[in-house]
Amino acid sequence: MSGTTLTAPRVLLSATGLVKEYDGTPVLSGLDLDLRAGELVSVLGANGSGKSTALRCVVGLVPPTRGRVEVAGSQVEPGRPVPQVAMVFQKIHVVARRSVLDNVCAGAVARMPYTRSLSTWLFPREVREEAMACLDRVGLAERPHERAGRLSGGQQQRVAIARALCQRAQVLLADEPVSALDPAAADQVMALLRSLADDGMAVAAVLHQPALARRYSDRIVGLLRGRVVFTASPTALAQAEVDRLYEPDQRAEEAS
Ligand SMILES: Nc1ncnc2c1ncn2[C@@H]1O[C@H](COP(=O)(O)OP(=O)(O)OP(=O)(O)O)[C@@H](O)[C@H]1O
Repeated sequence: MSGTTLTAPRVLLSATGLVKEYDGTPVLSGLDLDLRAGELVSVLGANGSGKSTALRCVVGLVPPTRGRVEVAGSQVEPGRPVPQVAMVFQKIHVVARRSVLDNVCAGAVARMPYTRSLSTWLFPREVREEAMACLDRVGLAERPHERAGRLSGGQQQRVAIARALCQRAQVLLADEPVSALDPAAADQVMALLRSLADDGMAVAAVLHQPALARRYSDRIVGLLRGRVVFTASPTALAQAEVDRLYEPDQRAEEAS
């Protein structure tokens, strides 16, 4: 025995028994999901299987009908966003007319004094410096004063990720972050998410590209009709399990 104690990575986010119903129709049917520091988890599933709803319930954008979410060990109020968790989307949410730097600074608004946050044209120097460091982290330190709308889709997605870093989020949820990107830009964004996990964040990405999930993830979670039907490492995951998520029979059942 070397005396070295190996400890399991810390669970940063834990969702337990999440149920979401719309007009009595279940979209999530008791979903459990843990995200640990230092891991990238991909979520696969057919259209309508509940992937976006799961992330939205977890980040607090929509309240679950039932279930609980804990962030860093503390239960969060249902439907209330918490600063430790950030989300990026397929439709990239940047303010096109504002500078790249202003977009990233916006991540800090929640922790700024109310009066300062009203005049977001004038972010304090320390916030701008932190935002520059976040831009550097995503490889965009060269263009802080460019209008965000002039950047490519892949670059805009990296600006959105830099904003999450400026929010000091420990958990990053990415809903189809590369679906609108060409293969090269998609690889770049996935490599960035991978490196953020390697730095200690917990990252979950909803993907429609099983090959990308296999290449970049520590774990792949499969969703079918609002339930987790597998969670496995890319090497342990059989292709048949992945294919089953997209079988017409399974999805027909989903519609019934
Ligand atoms: N606000 C809402 N009101 C009613 N039904 C909703 C609402 N949001 C989502 N749904 C339904 O919940 C189901 C799951 O939707 P969700 O967007 O979570 O699926 P998804 O797996 O992310 O699909 P996709 O891959 O197409 O994005 C769908 O049947 C959808 O119509």
